[in-house]
Amino acid sequence: MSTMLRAAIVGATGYSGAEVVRLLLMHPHVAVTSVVSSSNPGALLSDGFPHLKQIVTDRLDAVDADLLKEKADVVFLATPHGVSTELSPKLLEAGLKVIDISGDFRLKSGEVYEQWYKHKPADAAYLNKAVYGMSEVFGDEVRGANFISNPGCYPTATTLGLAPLAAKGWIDPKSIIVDAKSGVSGAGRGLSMTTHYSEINENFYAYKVNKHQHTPEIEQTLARLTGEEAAITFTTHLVPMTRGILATIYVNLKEQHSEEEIFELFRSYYAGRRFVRIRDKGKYPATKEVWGSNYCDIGLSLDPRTGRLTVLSAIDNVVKGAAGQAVQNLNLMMGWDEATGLAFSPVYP
Ligand SMILES: NC(=O)C1=CN([C@@H]2O[C@H](COP(=O)(O)OP(=O)(O)OC[C@H]3O[C@@H](n4cnc5c(N)ncnc54)[C@H](OP(=O)(O)O)[C@@H]3O)[C@@H](O)[C@H]2O)C=CC1
Ligand SMILES: CC(=O)N[C@@H](CCC(=O)OP(=O)(O)O)C(=O)O
Repeated sequence: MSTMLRAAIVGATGYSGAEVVRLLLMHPHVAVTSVVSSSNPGALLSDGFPHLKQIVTDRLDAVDADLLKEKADVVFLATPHGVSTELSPKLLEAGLKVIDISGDFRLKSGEVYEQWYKHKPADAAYLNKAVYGMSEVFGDEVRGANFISNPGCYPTATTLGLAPLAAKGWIDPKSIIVDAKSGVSGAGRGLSMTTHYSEINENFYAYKVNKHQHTPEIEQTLARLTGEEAAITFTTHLVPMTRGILATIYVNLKEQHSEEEIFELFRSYYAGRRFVRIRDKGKYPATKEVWGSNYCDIGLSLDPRTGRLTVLSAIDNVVKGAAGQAVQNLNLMMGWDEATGLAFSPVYP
């Protein structure tokens, strides 16, 4: 136990936080030493999540940077937007490693954050310190970092579907249309009018049209990769299922490339990366095929008639879109194999 890295999870009573706990229970080098709740310290995590009943550290701690400093080496924040803005700097000052699953440190511009999230931005010095943890794209920066801003769920699916093309300069970053669908767990555990059973069952609808907070996050990464400004059309939909995101992405190529060249580009970009699987020609991923896993599955189809490429990218929003990528980033930060504790297959059917 003494050689284990000690992990605390703030927001452990929410979907993403509880999933971090579940994944870390399977991690050979990490011990969960604190689960934290702002509203219910003293209660048991397993009262709200009986599936985690066997965990050793069950009693919820209060949100207290000094206590976390005593109990942990790394802190995962799975909290609503605005919480990490204040808490992460305190934890970093206390010498802890921090992995923030919320959106508070993803955007480098405080102004853009305020515009899309309607919250006061974090201190610019900390925004600059935060390493954006898209593991397969910016893994070199994640290695050895002590402060990670974990990507959003939709940006993970979308960016992994575009990164090889963007890095190579093959796409027009103003031509991109992303049509994405998410399961309801993406909205968190709290009840709301739009997500309760009779509202979403046998229903399907778009939300936050042209206003989704993940738009500037995707554009920021595309701009970094292409060196050009990006402007995407991004539409999110809610689907009556629990987990999963399928992003269907349409993009114009700058020059003509064959479908074979595009497949080869994706395969070489993700060579050696365990969690991105490129489907064979004519095969397209489904959310159930990544369910409960850290995989991102990608399908590709070039339409010779229009010259447009369709990319389909499927993830489990709670795993690769949140907790799984957070653990993958911890592995990279610590210099461990990125798949440590995550090398399990999806649950099917
Ligand atoms: N669900 C998903 O698929 C994804 C979520 N995310 C992000 O992860 C974060 C958590 O989301 P999710 O798990 O869905 O949300 P939930 O609503 O399920 O959980 C959030 C938790 O945060 C805790 N919390 C609320 N206020 C505070 C506070 N002031 N200080 C500390 N903790 C607080 C709550 O627990 P308590 O009252 O016990 O403190 C709550 O259980 C969000 O920022 C979300 O955007 C990112 C990617 C995907
Ligand atoms: C279905 C659903 O409501 N999903 C959430 C995404 C949650 C998430 O990953 O995003 P943040 O961390 O940026 O909040 C949404 O669309 O806002």
